[in-house]
Amino acid sequence: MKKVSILGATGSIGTSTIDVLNRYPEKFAVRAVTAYSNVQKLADAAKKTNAEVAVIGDAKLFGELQEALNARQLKTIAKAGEKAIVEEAADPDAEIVVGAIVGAAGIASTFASAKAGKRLLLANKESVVCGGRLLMDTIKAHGAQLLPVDSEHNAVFQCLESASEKMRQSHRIILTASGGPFRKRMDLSTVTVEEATHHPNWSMGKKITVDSATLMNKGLEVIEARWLFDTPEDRIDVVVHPQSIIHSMVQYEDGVVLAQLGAPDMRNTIAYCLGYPERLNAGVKPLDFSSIHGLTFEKPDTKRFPQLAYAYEALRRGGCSCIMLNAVNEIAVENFLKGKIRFIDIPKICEVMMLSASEHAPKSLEDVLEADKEARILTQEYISGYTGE
Ligand SMILES: NC(=O)C1=CN([C@@H]2O[C@H](COP(=O)(O)OP(=O)(O)OC[C@H]3O[C@@H](n4cnc5c(N)ncnc54)[C@H](OP(=O)(O)O)[C@@H]3O)[C@@H](O)[C@H]2O)C=CC1
Ligand SMILES: CC(=O)[C@@H](O)[C@H](O)COP(=O)(O)O
Ligand SMILES: [Mn+2]
Repeated sequence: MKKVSILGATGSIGTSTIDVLNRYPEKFAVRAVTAYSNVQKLADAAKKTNAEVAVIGDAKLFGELQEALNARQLKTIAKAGEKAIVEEAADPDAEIVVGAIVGAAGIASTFASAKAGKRLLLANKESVVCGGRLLMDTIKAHGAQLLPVDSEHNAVFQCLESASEKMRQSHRIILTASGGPFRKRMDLSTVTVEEATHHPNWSMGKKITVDSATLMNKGLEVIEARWLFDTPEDRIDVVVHPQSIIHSMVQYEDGVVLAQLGAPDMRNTIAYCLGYPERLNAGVKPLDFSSIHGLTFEKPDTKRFPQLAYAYEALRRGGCSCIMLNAVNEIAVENFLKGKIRFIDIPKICEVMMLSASEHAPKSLEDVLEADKEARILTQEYISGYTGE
């Protein structure tokens, strides 16, 4: 029996993880479930998983969480505060940690799991984008194991599995992108929050869905791939594949391409990571090729969606550029979701703000967190005086 902790248990990935775990009660038990503010959903997650511990990130909600657990007659121990989440990420009782917090809020817990030598099933791409080489070194130094949950990186991981060290040195990564809801829309100036939060193929949280619509998600994934697979950015390509059936590909020296295909349902990816190296059935309907009427491919349009180009640029610039771009994007998306800026302002703000990143690469987790914090303050100040011109 393996013990699992789910950080971000109330979100889209968290919910899918619980769904998969509940298919295998004989293989897995749950140590902890965490959330930030959604107390009722967290208590429901504790009930569904029979978790030993439930942690709410917002410390003010401790009493409410305790009540919600009592109301469900659970023995689950209530904890609260961001520090408690980080402690659970490293708790010796959990063998597997699922990192499904959204945004840079997941950085500290990802590092904590890495330092504790966990098997880390990581969906939180922002912690790879910001932690970069430092995170990969930390994982190595502490004997942790990172299994990528992000569908593209999981696909690449599977395509690289049988590759020798030599083959790995010459591979190219081809990340597929759906192109988002505005792939064919020429005028982006009137995009609404409602439109930007509906992905054509995947059901996901709001932040990543907006990122898919701007192609920032693909940009973050290029950075993520750079570090996860130790592949320089000039060997990472992006191709638009609107059907989201090929999850990504690897091309070897002889030109041959391996691809991983599946239904666009994250339960497959999560099950792969939970069972690794065994394969677990997530209960997702397998692909029916006779009902697929074509797999198509296009070049990404970086004129309409420049965020993808900014990600490559941030990698080339180095220093704290990726941390900066990630933080600026998070603040811009937050403001867009609140109706304070337009969809087309998101890349405009990123373009300006990413230039103020420090050229010194972070040397510690504290440096990463400090750079992220500063970037947020600067961006919020910039947006406060922003007129859109
Ligand atoms: N959804 C998907 O299919 C995919 C997601 N990913 C990545 O996985 C991560 C999670 O995405 P997704 O599940 O869609 O996101 P959701 O918005 O659905 O869920 C986010 C989770 O994080 C918690 N959370 C939010 N803010 C904080 C905070 N400050 N401290 C602690 N916990 C916090 C939320 O708690 P609460 O509910 O209380 O707010 C919730 O449990 C992201 O990094 C995303 O890019 C990658 C590939 C696919
Ligand atoms: C499911 C997943 O991994 C998402 O990152 C998804 O790939 C988003 O789709 P886009 O290709 O539109 O960014
Ligand atoms: Mn993805």
